[in-house]
Amino acid sequence: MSPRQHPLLEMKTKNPWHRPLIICVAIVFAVAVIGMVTTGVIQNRHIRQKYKYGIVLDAGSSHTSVYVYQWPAEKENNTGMVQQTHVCNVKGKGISSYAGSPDAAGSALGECMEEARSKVPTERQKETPVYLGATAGMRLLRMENQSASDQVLASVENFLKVTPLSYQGACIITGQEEGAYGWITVNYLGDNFRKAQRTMGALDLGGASTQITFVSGVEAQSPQDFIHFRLYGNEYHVYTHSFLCYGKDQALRLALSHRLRALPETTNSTLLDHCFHTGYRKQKDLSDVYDSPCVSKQGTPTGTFIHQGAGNWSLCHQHVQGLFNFSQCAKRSCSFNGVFQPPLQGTFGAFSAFFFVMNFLNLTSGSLDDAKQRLTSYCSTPWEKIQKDHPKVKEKYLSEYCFSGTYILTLLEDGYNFTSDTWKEIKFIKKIGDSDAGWTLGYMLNMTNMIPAEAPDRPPLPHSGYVAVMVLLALLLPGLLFLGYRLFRRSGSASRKQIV
Ligand SMILES: Nc1ccn([C@@H]2O[C@H](COP(=O)(O)OP(=O)(O)OP(=O)(O)O)[C@@H](O)[C@H]2O)c(=O)n1
Ligand SMILES: [Ca+2]
Repeated sequence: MSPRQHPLLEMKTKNPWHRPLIICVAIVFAVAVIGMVTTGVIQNRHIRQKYKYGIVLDAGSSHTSVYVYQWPAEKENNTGMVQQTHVCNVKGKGISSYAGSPDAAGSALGECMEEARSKVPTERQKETPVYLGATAGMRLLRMENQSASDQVLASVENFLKVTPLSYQGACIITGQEEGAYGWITVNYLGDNFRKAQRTMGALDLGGASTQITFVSGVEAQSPQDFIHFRLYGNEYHVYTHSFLCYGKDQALRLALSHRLRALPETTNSTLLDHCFHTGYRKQKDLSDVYDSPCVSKQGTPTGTFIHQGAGNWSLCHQHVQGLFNFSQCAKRSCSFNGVFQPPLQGTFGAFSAFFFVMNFLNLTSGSLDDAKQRLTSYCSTPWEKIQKDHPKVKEKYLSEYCFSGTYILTLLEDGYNFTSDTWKEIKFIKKIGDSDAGWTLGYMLNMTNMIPAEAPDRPPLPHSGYVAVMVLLALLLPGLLFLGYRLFRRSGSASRKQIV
C-alpha cells in the first residue's frame, strides 16, 4: 500500500464488507416490509367467509312463496349485504283458500320448506330465523271469518314450529307495513340509504291489495298514512297507503259484480265483457264473483252466468274507471275513494303484478300513449289468436291480461295521478340484483334489526384499497432504499474521483 494514498481511500480499502453489508441490510429491510404487509393482509382477511341465513314466507292472497336470504356474518349492518339465494313457490293457492280445511294449510308448505332448509348449511339451521307474513287474502278472511283465519294461522304455525329452523312467528301484516317494507326492500337493494341519495318509491300490486309508498316533503294530513324512519343516520318522511280490494283479482270481481248487477236475474244469463277477448266464452259460478267481502251482494247469489268477451279497450277503460270514486276528496289532494295522497315525488319501482302483467304485454318501456295504443290492439285481438300465440300460458292468466293491463293503466293514471310526463318515472321491475322486489326482505331486515338508525363505523379504506396501499408501499420502500444506496455510492465515487 502506497504511503501517499488519501486517508478516505485508505478507509475504503480497509473495509471490504461495506457494500455487501448495505445490500444485505436492504434485502432484510425489503423482506421485513413484505412480511409486515403480508401479515397485515392475511390478518385482516376473513379467513373463511361465514354466512348467516333467514327465511321469510310471503303468504299472499293468490299464492305463497318461500324466500331464503343470506348475508356475511360480520357485515350484517352494512346495507346491500343481504341477498336472496333461493325462492320456492308453494303449489296451489294462498293460505286463505284453506279456510274450509285449515289443517291442510300447514302441510301444503312442506315441499318448499324442505327445499329452503336444504339451502341452509346444517350447522346454521338451528339459528336461522323463519317468519311468515300473510297479506291481503288473510286480511279479508279475518274480516269475514275471524275463527277460520285464526285456524289457518295456527295450522301454518304448528307446521313451521317443528322444523329444525328457528321459527319466529306467523302473523297478518298490516297494509301499511306491507307498503313500508316494500319501500325499504327496493331502497336497501338500490343502496340508496347508505349513499344518502334520493330514494325510490314503491308500487306493489297483489291479488287482493295494492300499495303506494314514497318519500314526500308534504306535511302529514292523515298521520296514519305517514311513517317516519331514521336509517343509517338519515331521516325519511314516507307516505304509504294500502288499498284493500284493489289488488287485481279483487278488482276483477268488483268489475264483474258491477256488470252482473245490470243483468236480469235469470240463471245463466250472458255477461258481455269488453275487458275480455272476442270469442272468449265461459260458464262461471256466481259464487266465484261474490264470495268476497270486497263485493257487495244482495242475498246470496247462486247459480251460473256466461262470461262472454267483446274486446274493446276504450269501453273496458270506461268500465274500469267506474271501480274508483274520484269525486269526493276532503283533503288537499287525493288518489281515489277520498284517500289523501301528496303529490308524486321521484322515481318509482313497480313490482309484483305490475311487472308480471306489463312484462307479458311488452309495456315495460315506452310512453303512456304507446301503452294505451298497444293495449287497444291487444284487447281487440280474437281469443283464438291470443291462445295460439301463447300456448304455454295458463288460460286463466291469459284471458285476464286485457283487463289487468287496463286496470293497471287506470290505477296508475287516474288513481295515483301519474301523467304522460311522469310515466317515465315508473320502472317496472321484478328483481334488483338477485333479489325479488317485494316486502319480504324489508320485513326480515326489520325483524332482525339489520338496518341501524345510525351509520355503522367503517374503516376509512375498503379492504381492497387497504391491500393496494400496503402493496404499493411494500414495493416503494425497498425501491427508495435501493435508489438511496445508488446515490450514496455515486456521490462517494465522485468525491473519490475529485480527490484522486
Ligand atoms: N306470472 C304471474 C304470476 C302472478 N300473476 C298474478 O298476479 C297477481 C298478483 O300476484 P302476487 O303479487 O303474487 O299477489 P299476492 O301476493 O298473492 O296477493 P296480495 O299481495 O294481494 O296478498 C295474481 O292475480 C296472480 O294471479 C300473473 O298474472 N302472472
Ligand atoms: Ca303480495
